[in-house]
This record gives sequence, C-alpha cells and structure tokens, in this order.
Amino acid sequence: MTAQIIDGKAFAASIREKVAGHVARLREDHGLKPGLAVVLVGEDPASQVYVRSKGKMTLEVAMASFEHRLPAETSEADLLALVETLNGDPEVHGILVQLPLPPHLNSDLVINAIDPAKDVDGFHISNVGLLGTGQKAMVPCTPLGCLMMLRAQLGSLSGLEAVVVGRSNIVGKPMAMLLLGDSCTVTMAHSRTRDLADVVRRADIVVVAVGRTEMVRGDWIKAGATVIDVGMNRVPGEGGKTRLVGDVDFESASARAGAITPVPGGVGPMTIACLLANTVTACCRANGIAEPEGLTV
Ligand SMILES: Nc1nc2c(c(=O)[nH]1)N[C@@H](CN(C=O)c1ccc(C(=O)N[C@@H](CCC(=O)O)C(=O)O)cc1)CN2
Repeated sequence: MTAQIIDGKAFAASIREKVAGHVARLREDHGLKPGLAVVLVGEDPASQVYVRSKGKMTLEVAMASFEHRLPAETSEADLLALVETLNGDPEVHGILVQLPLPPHLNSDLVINAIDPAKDVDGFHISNVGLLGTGQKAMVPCTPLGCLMMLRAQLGSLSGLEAVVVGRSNIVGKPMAMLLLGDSCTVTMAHSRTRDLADVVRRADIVVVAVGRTEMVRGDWIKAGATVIDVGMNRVPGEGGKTRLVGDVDFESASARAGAITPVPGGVGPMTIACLLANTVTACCRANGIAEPEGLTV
C-alpha cells in the first residue's frame, strides 16, 4: 500500500481563507476587528520565525496584529505586567506567549495569568479543565489542526482505535481528549511504554508527538492506518544545511499507512491556521456573537 499524503499546507490555506471570510463578516455586520497579540521573549531562532509567520498571516486575513518582542532577560514581573495590560485591552481578543520561554521564567505562571477567554493557545488551566470535561474550551492549536485533518480524512472517528505517542501538555494530552470527545478508544503511549511497537500496531489512528527523530517505523503501522506526525526535528542535510524530519520514518510508514502527514507540510502549517481560527472564535465569544461553524470543535 502507498499512503495518501495529507496536504497540511493546502488544508491550512483553506482554513485561513475561511477565517478571512469570517473576519470580513465581523467587520461588515458588527464593526469588529479580531486582534491577536503575540509575545516573544528572547531570540530563539525558531521562535522568531514562527512569530514572524504568525504576524504576517494575521495581517493577511485582515485581523489586527500586536507583536511584543522582549529581551531575553525580561523579568517575570515585567512579563506578567504586559499580560495584564493585554488582558484589559479591548482591541486584543487573543493572547499568545511564544514557547519555550527563557529558563528563568515560569511558563505555567505566565500562561495562567492570561485571561482564559483570550487564551487562544488553550494552555490555561481553565481551558485544559474545560476540554477535559467536554465543555466549550479554547482548544490548543496543534491538536485542533490534527483533529480537523483526521475528520476530513476519515469522516466519523467513532469507535476507532487511536494511539497517541507523547504526553506533552501542548499536544499529547489535549489530542487524547479530543479523540475521546470524538468517541475513539484512546491509548496514551510515550517513550517509556512497554512494547510500544505492539501498542502502535493496533491503532487505526496514530498521532506521534514525542520529539524523537523517525522513532516510529513502518513495521509498527497497521496496514491502512492514518498516521499524523507532529514531530519537527532538525537533522543535518546536504551541503552543510539542515533538514526537517518527523517522529515517524516517512518512507517505511507510507508503504503501510492508508494516509500520512508529511514533515514539513503536514501538521506544522495547521498550527498557525488554527491560531487564527481560535482568535475569531475568541472575538465572537467575547461579543456574544454566534461562533462560525467549522473553526473549532
Ligand atoms: N505558544 C506556543 N508556542 C509554541 C507552539 C504553540 O502552538 N504555541 N507551537 C510550537 C511552534 N509553532 C508555533 O508556535 C509552530 C511550529 C511549526 C510550524 C510550521 O509551520 N512548520 C513547518 C516547517 C517550518 C520550518 O521549516 O521550520 C511545517 O511543519 O511544514 C508552525 C508553528 C512551539 N511553540
């Protein structure tokens, strides 16, 4: 079997187009302009790239973009004061603090200082609790993007066996909650799971977010399974350059899977598209306007 490639880049473009339509309607019908504030502390090169993309794409869908770049040595008190200001700013509907933060800053403390209604990352403890109890939450962008791709690929997920490899707060745990919400039978596995290959082999859906280069091999994949690779690992490439590879060995896995996301061009682009979608959702909720269909779960 040769897997169908799930084109996250094209899917993300279609979501951004939908978001742009909703932004136009919010302006025409309600005089509203959704605004997203992104806070970057320090100069981590990858974070700088992501924050630049977020700002550019926010403007492309005609939302307001507020970028705050702070020096690496910013104190926790100063960062918390900025979050407080953004919480009170009526032009800001979504707040995102780019992770990772420099080690002297407590990211849990900072994230939990964000107004949960503006927490477009869905990382605030209130949103985690709402998602975990099946209530209306802000849903973390990467797992939201994965769920959208799975639904588009498979239709109903009800009753399917799903294995999530990786237990991070940003991807693994919320992904498991979302799959449970869609009535999958969910197993959470991780790098210390015994007989991991056998656990993965029983899955109709495999989501891998474990941060280990090409750890999941083709012979771990059940024939016809849908494989979502969230991994983003930089490895040496040709001519002294680096290249990006996932947590799944793409070549061998695509020989067995029914469908698979590539890296790059799979899950990554969905993350920013879902961030824009969450900002529209937050703006609607803040103003008592019915939320557009299809932008969240
Ligand atoms: N506050 C947050 N911090 C971080 C998040 C997050 O969701 N919220 N996620 C990641 C980084 N991230 C967005 O912030 C992100 C990662 C990757 C991509 C992406 O489009 N990747 C491309 C490849 C890009 C490249 O070549 O480097 C792809 O996979 O095709 C977008 C956003 C950590 N921090």
